[in-house]
Amino acid sequence: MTSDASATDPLPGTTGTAPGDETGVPFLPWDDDATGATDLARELRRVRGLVAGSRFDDVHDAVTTVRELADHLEAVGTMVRPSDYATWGVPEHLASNPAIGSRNPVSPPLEPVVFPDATVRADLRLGIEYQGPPGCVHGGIVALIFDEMLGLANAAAKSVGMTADLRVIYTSPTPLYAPLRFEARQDRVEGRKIWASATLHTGETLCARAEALFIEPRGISDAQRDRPVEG
Ligand SMILES: CC(C)(COP(=O)(O)OP(=O)(O)OC[C@H]1O[C@@H](n2cnc3c(N)ncnc32)[C@H](O)[C@@H]1OP(=O)(O)O)[C@@H](O)C(=O)NCCC(=O)NCCSC(=O)Cc1ccccc1
Repeated sequence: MTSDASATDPLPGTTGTAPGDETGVPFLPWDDDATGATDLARELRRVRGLVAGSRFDDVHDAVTTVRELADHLEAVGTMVRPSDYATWGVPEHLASNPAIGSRNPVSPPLEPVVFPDATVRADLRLGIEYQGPPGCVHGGIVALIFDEMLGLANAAAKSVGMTADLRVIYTSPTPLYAPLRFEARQDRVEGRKIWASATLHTGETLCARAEALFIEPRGISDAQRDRPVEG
């Protein structure tokens, strides 16, 4: 079978440089975990792209294989309970996140880097499994990535916030498979209110921008603020 080579291109430099040639530092570790679950998620991402973006004559054999895989995982795994996520900073909390989770096959290939001024950047390409209008990225996916990037910008600035108001202004279609650059930064903080903004470019073209208000949850401690959680 053939595939669009651009869909499998390696991601463009995820440790790129900001204007001024500062080098970004990876925001989150994407190391393989000892259990293999991160590798499993990576393969499932491939499967997701192939199923969404290919034509097949007959894949009933694959249905059987995947059903057996699901049965196997159900048998050997222990489900994480919602009560295990009662506090911020549980490792699986981030790993299962649909916007950035290393163990969530739904998550886009988001590998953000942070710059000394606490700007957060992610360079990525999105394949057909993220398609909305023909040839374009779904607007909801753009909003999802903005929400996550804004949260990371807050974390880079040592804030924790829940999204209260997220505005996305779409200025130009976001093309599939093209190099995309998300950049987010925290703008200001007043008490528990946190404002942050972000942009999405392909090349020199601004595809969308976001402006958001986050509210720090009641009872957040300095220790929780100081650790780079995802929100
Ligand atoms: C917590 C809060 C946002 C605020 O409630 P409380 O704590 O009771 O605070 P309170 O109502 O007292 O307001 C304080 C001040 O703020 C103001 N203000 C408030 N809202 C607005 C507004 N919309 N617009 C404008 N202003 C607003 C309000 O007027 C007041 O101002 P004042 O002091 O009088 O001048 C609550 O509404 C909520 O839970 N919403 C659902 C949030 C949610 O589910 N988000 C999605 C999930 S998060 C996600 O997915 C990202 C993520 C991923 C991973 C990890 C992390 C993050």
